[in-house]
Amino acid sequence: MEETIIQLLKRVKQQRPLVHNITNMVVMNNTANALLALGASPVMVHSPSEVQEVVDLAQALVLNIGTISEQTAEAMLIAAEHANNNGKPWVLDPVGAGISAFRNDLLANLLELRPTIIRGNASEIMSLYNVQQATTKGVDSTADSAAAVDSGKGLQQQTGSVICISGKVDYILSDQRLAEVRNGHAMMTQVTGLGCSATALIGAFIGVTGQVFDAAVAGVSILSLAGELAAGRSAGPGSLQVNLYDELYCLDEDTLKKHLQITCHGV
Ligand SMILES: Nc1ncnc2c1ncn2[C@@H]1O[C@H](COP(=O)(O)OP(=O)(O)OP(=O)(O)O)[C@@H](O)[C@H]1O
Ligand SMILES: Cc1ncsc1CCO
Ligand SMILES: [Mg+2]
Repeated sequence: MEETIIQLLKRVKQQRPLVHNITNMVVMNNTANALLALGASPVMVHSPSEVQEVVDLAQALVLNIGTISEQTAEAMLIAAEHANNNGKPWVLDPVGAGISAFRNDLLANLLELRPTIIRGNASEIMSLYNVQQATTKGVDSTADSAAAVDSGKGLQQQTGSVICISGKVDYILSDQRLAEVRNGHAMMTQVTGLGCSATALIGAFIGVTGQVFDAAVAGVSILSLAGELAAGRSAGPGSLQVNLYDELYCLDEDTLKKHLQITCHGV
């Protein structure tokens, strides 16, 4: 898997895929910067009147419902349907799943459109699969990622999507494989939007390969590793956020070989 990720990172830097993000107001800037630091090209376009044309231009679409409004919800449904009709991959970040009926209704509609990949924290994945089990508080998880693996498997079967569950260990599930990523650092939970940044990076990787599972593992593991390396030289969350971009920018083959901690097996 490490070798695949090295090749995919090279491809992102060479091809600079355009990633169309309809995302939340909190992370708009940091996810654009994370994509640029990786070598991809972000564009944030939210108007229902514009999204179809931009989906046509982009190699991948990322939908993040963190600060959803009626208008962005409409834009997301138009964009996802257009992506499906035109064979474009799209990634869903179900931020705050379970916190309101409006959000849950939108998520139900988006799930029916079958995202290529879904990435959320443990509470969000549990809520998406089975509202009763959810321990939703807001946008931060109240559950350990391991506790959401069964919900992730159920969600995978229901949607056909590749599912990523973030936390101390990141899990990536397809119908055939399960990857566990042990990179990361607890300080990352004290910077907003690093999960959202993982989702955006997945958008870059799915923009350069048809191998959905590989793209998901690449996005998750690269963000987790960059965060881990940044945390190692940061006094706190402020410098972690800034150092993360430098780490993403500097990631090379040797660093990936030395530090990636991924185990991958069949299911
Ligand atoms: N306890 C932890 N120990 C080590 N790394 C962690 C831990 N929790 C999260 N991480 C790292 O942070 C990344 C983002 O995970 P997190 O679960 O915080 O996302 P999130 O809740 O969706 O974030 P946001 O909504 O703010 O974008 C993970 O992929 C992992 O690398
Ligand atoms: C804090 C917050 N509130 C809505 S979206 C968001 C960013 C993390 O997902
Ligand atoms: Mg999140």
